[in-house]
Amino acid sequence: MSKSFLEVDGLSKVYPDGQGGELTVFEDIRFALQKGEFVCIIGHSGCGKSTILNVLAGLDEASTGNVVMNGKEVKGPGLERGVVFQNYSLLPWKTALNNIIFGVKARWPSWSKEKVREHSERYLKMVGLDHAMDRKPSQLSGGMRQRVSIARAFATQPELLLLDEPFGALDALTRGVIQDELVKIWEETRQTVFMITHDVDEAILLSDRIFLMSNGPNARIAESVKVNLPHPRSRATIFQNPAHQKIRHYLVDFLVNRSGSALPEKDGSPRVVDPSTDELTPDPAPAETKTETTARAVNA
Ligand SMILES: Nc1ncnc2c1ncn2[C@@H]1O[C@H](COP(=O)(O)OP(=O)(O)OP(=O)(O)O)[C@@H](O)[C@H]1O
Repeated sequence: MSKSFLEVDGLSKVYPDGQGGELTVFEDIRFALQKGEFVCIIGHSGCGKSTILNVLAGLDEASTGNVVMNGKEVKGPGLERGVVFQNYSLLPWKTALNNIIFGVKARWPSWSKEKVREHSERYLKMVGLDHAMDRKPSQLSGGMRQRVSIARAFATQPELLLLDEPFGALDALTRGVIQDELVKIWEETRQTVFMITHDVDEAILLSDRIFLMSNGPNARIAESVKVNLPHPRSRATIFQNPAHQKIRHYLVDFLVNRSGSALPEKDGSPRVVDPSTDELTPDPAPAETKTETTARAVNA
């Protein structure tokens, strides 16, 4: 019997191809998440990452397969799963604090007014926005709005947090600041997070494991890469750990050279890799130049 918190078994998504045939975007997606893990998923555009996340959220249906969380099949959206998208979805007529209060009240209707406010303020403070609690979304920058969205998602303490490229629309400096906030809030809460990103450095900073998807159509989650770096992590120092460079190199090499052909294990589960300890074949120098170029493209 399974003991994992979340079990994803044999997911596929098939669309009509517009010419009377079918297009299988991804197939036989299998993985498990343990409680408290932070897992990022990376893959080239169009391989189906957002679709998989939407199926986990209960906002989309897979063509085959199922998702089981805490022993119960996911069949639609629920408060036990929280989602943050790239384009923050705050209520424009409510202040930053009231946006969080709104979510907290819905989650715990029996809580007193004082308890709801105190809890909501605590989370707004965690993302460094206590000074802006009375401002409406239109009076906040894009980065501040996304911090409110993240604070609201964590404040409602869903059992699973689903983040779909939450920093995708932000400039690099703001993105760095919010990555730091996310590290801090996750260290305090240790909630289970499944996050899509295109940024390998962001994935290494945040994750316990990184899922690597092969290219579509018929995309698979080919590998599960361990991020063997101690917590708490800091953006300013993480690269000093020799394991960091090995992991980064491994991810970029996958995206540049192997994502077209990589396959999971025979049973469909992702191949487990630990670049910090595994013997990896060193790339020749020209490939190094190529992978560094792509790392920038991936991070862009
Ligand atoms: N309604 C639809 N009909 C046909 N194809 C669709 C439909 N919706 C999505 N697709 C296709 O499904 C594929 C997966 O889309 P999805 O957005 O999940 O990919 P993604 O990996 O998240 O991409 P990106 O990284 O660019 O956000 C894409 O090739 C897309 O064109």
